[in-house]
Amino acid sequence: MGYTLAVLGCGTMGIAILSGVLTSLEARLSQPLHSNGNVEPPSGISTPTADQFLDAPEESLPGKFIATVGREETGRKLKKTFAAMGSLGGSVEVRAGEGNVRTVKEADVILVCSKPQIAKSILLEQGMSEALEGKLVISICAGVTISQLQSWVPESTKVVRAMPNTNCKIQEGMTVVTPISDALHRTLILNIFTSCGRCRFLDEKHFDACTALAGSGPAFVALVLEAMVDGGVMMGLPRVEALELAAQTMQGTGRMALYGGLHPAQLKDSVTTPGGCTIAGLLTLEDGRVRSTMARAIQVATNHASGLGQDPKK
Ligand SMILES: NC(=O)C1=CN([C@@H]2O[C@H](COP(=O)(O)OP(=O)(O)OC[C@H]3O[C@@H](n4cnc5c(N)ncnc54)[C@H](OP(=O)(O)O)[C@@H]3O)[C@@H](O)[C@H]2O)C=CC1
Ligand SMILES: O=C(O)[C@@H]1CCC=N1
Repeated sequence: MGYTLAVLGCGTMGIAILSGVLTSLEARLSQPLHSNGNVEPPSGISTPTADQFLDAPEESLPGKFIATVGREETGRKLKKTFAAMGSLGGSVEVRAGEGNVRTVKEADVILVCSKPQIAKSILLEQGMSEALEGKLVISICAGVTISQLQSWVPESTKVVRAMPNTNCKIQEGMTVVTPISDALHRTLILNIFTSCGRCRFLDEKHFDACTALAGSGPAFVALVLEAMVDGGVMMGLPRVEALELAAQTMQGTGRMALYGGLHPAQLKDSVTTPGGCTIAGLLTLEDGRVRSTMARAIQVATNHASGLGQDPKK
């Protein structure tokens, strides 16, 4: 039996992270055990991220889950969501309304997944300070700084920021976490977020850019995906097939950049036959300033992220 993981404000992101963790735990449970007590990684998995989770000792993994939400109605829906995830999902305890302090008392690691502007009121709830003594708090709230978080919790509470994305739901997430020196906490954090996909540590000064690029990124990519599908539909492709073609092309290109060791410019050039149709399409994209528009979107979103969770009067 591992430690207790609490998710305060379990909405879209809380569900995505817990889905990743629960799916990895299910997979681990169904693996044959090594004689040293570790599970055997399935063949074909070569990323250190997946190995990290599969080989983790029991005590560095969550064994009990509690999720809190604001409204009773949300709580009822959330229970159904977890129940549909199988036996481990069904074991997640859902609390609505006044459950935050009681939940933190019972937990070892606390994920703060509420909206940025709610985080302060949750962490300053009556009795919360005592409940948080000596615990690890991981905040995924965009724009809420470590120094803000530290000012809301007792000194003995360890605080880190994480910036995951919605793709955690299918274990294809990208999460950035602020550095932490404590080896055990580092392992616990890696186990949570590698179960959801890739995870890396980066200094807090990069967090607004990470929020824009990886946190908001799925929305930007989805916009391009939708536009490509519409183009296919315009040219007579059925929508379902157009979506499959565009999504797989996007996924494959991303994997070529991640695993094929190719620079995006090399990927582009290798597709582009002189005088062919690709260069015709590319020039149209350049006329539409798609590249600078996309880069500027990251710039604007980064600047906007820095203001989230901050007092508007300042
Ligand atoms: N969405 C994304 O793609 C990403 C979001 N983030 C960050 O993650 C955080 C959550 O975003 P997201 O999941 O989209 O938000 P959601 O609105 O989906 O989830 C927030 C949850 O908090 C609950 N809540 C509200 N008040 C309380 C309370 N007092 N106590 C306990 N729970 C409460 C809400 O319940 P109810 O509805 O009943 O009030 C809701 O379930 C944000 O800080 C955001 O910056 C980070 C990376 C990506
Ligand atoms: O839009 C937002 O503010 C959040 C943070 C990153 C993704 N969604």
